Amino acid sequence: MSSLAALSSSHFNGGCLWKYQDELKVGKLRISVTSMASSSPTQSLEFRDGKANKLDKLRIGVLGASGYTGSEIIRLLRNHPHFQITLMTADRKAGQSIESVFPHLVTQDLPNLVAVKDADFSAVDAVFCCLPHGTTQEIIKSLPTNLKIVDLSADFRLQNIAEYEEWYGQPHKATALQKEAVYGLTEISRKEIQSARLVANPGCYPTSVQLPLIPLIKSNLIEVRNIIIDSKSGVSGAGRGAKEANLYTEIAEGIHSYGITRHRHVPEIEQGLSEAANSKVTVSFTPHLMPMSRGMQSTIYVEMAPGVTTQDLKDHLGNYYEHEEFVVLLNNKEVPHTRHVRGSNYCLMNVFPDRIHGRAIIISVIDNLVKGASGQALQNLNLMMGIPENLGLGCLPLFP
Ligand SMILES: NC(=O)C1=CN([C@@H]2O[C@H](COP(=O)(O)OP(=O)(O)OC[C@H]3O[C@@H](n4cnc5c(N)ncnc54)[C@H](OP(=O)(O)O)[C@@H]3O)[C@@H](O)[C@H]2O)C=CC1
Ligand SMILES: CC(=O)N[C@@H](CCC(=O)OP(=O)(O)O)C(=O)O
Repeated sequence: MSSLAALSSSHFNGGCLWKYQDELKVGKLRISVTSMASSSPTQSLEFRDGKANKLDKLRIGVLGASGYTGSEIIRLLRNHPHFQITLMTADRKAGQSIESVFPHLVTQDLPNLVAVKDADFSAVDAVFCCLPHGTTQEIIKSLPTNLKIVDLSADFRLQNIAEYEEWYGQPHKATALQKEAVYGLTEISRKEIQSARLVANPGCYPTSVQLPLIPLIKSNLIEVRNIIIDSKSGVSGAGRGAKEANLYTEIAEGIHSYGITRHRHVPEIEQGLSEAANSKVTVSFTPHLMPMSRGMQSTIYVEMAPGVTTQDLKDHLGNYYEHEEFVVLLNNKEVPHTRHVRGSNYCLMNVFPDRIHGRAIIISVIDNLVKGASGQALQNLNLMMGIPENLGLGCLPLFP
């Protein structure tokens, strides 16, 4: 049996960000946790009894590996020192090799795609569930209860079942599991995520909106009335399935709004903001589809509490996220661009004074497939496993 141990502090290159748990048993692996990890944890860990080998790694299943978020998990896990993919599922593409589905992954030594019904879950310790909402509940319900699960779909995000049924238009089929699920907005709910078995990974729009707003609402720096959110997403947000509305000819050379007043992310955003405010918060939220493959921006118009300035909002967000690796408040009047987070797990944000006295404009950007989905999911599984939260997430944005 192997254990993980932190190397000496000489390997640390700056502040210690991550605290290990004391000891963790996962499947066959016992992780003995002795110290803190630095901001370069991939270099600060080694197996105490020798080199890491395949059997020493945690065995990961990717359900929905033939989709966009599934392939993004595969890309990120390529650089993860302690997770190894041993199971990948698909639906229509079951039976195929990964390179036939995703030619960009031809260099990777990965198992073939199998149907969920044929999957051997005895050979996995944890799964990323990258399936459409609705199908996910029943599949997760049927999984062995010893598995750690990060669900990227919306099926376990809403605590109120009636609200789920209203916005998703179908009965919830795993209500007991819903009670167990922890909402995985990492920087806000880290403590709860660490001890969770099932994490409901947040939606991409809700991630970009809640990261700036929750700290401001918690500290009563903004009014909870009249919050207006204008969000824009790249087309990969709609998944890989073929849809007429997502054809090049329908998307290119223009933008359009959709889901006006009725987008499924409204209740999710309101749930998080209401919890922060300790009272019911409602928002105006309009998403837009942009002619780009990935990226997401939320432009949020807020009214500040009496006497509060935009500098106060900036100072608060700066302090709140000071020790966070993946959430960055930009300096001065620097404008967050989606092109500056492409392929990375960063959320960049900044606050600007509105021309109208007492109002501020907050802009946050993420890559919908990374911080908005698979990157945050990996951050969460790292936490659930008691290993440094940033493992596998070191890739810088791809620019230009
Ligand atoms: N795309 C994004 O930016 C984000 C997505 N999400 C959520 O993550 C989940 C996955 O999204 P995404 O990767 O974009 O979706 P895709 O449509 O790209 O992929 C869906 C995957 O699920 C499989 N699948 C579809 N139907 C079934 C079924 N009935 N049983 C078993 N497997 C099935 C597909 O297999 P096959 O291809 O073989 O048919 C495919 O592997 C969704 O719930 C989505 O809402 C969350 C945040 C952001
Ligand atoms: C561009 C686009 O279509 N985006 C998707 C949202 C992304 C997503 O997958 O959200 P869930 O995880 O909550 O399903 C949409 O608007 O439905």
